[in-house]
Amino acid sequence: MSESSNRPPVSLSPGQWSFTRWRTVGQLEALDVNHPLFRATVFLQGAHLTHFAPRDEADWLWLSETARLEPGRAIRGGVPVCWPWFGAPERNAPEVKRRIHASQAHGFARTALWKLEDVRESAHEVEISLSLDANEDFRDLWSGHALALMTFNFSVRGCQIALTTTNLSSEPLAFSQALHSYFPTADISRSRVLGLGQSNYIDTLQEWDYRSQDGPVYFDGEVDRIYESGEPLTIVTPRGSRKLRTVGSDSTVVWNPGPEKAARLSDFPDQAWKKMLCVETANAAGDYRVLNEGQSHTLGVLIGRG
Ligand SMILES: O=P(O)(O)OC[C@H]1O[C@H](O)[C@H](O)[C@@H](O)[C@@H]1O
Repeated sequence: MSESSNRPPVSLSPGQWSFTRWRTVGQLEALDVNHPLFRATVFLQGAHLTHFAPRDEADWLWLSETARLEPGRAIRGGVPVCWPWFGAPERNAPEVKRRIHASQAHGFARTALWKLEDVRESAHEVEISLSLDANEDFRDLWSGHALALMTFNFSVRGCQIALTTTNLSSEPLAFSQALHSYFPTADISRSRVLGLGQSNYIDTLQEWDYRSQDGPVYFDGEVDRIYESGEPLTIVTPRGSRKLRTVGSDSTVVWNPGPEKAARLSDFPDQAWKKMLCVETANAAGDYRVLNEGQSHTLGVLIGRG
């Protein structure tokens, strides 16, 4: 299914990487990082991280066994980039919604081809950055002109992801977004998210009613919530725990499809809802952002050991 190659992008001279290689996986181009301390895979389509693990550890991210690696198709698992809108267009604030001319959820960045900007390697870290110029080419889907710059920093301590949006137009730009991270668990019924106990949330399964969280978030059937919090979190599963620290975020989406929605989801085995959960670092619902001409905003998450 895959073949190894070492094809440098035009902007970078050959042979300068020690740990990073081009690879074709399915029908897509990816960068495979094989560092003595950790490994990772980033696809050019969607600037999509599908694997990260310190050496000799199981993957820190969940990827569907039936994910399809095809041009124009969102990869089920890893960290899809939802940008420049999160969720269904009609569920966004009027300023965000009025720019959207498509019916698809989660924007177009996750299926667009990003440009590799840089790969930097050291004995301790690898940093990969990619950009997407959301210009006239996307006018059938969205009105605006913005630059998205995605930077991944991998080390033995964990994985840092930062998405910087710059408004390249002269009009104010309103947008929503999420780093839609999928995490593995051995058993969803024995998994929980700590750190949201003081927050209010929108329960999208209860007519978008506001609720308040009391204690840890447990999973008992479908969960689909937008928490009004960007506070540090801990995900506890029978496989271990992870800590999430965010920047530029005051909203967190917690999602598990449960059995019925799992059966309807694309590229998702019927039983897979028992083995994953999404905790998404977001600017969603009322936490959408507005940038004036030339302004930037960075949304980021550091996924570390629990
Ligand atoms: O199937 P997708 O478009 O990838 O969306 C997957 C999920 O993403 C988010 O977590 C939303 O809150 C869910 O409502 C949605 O089902």
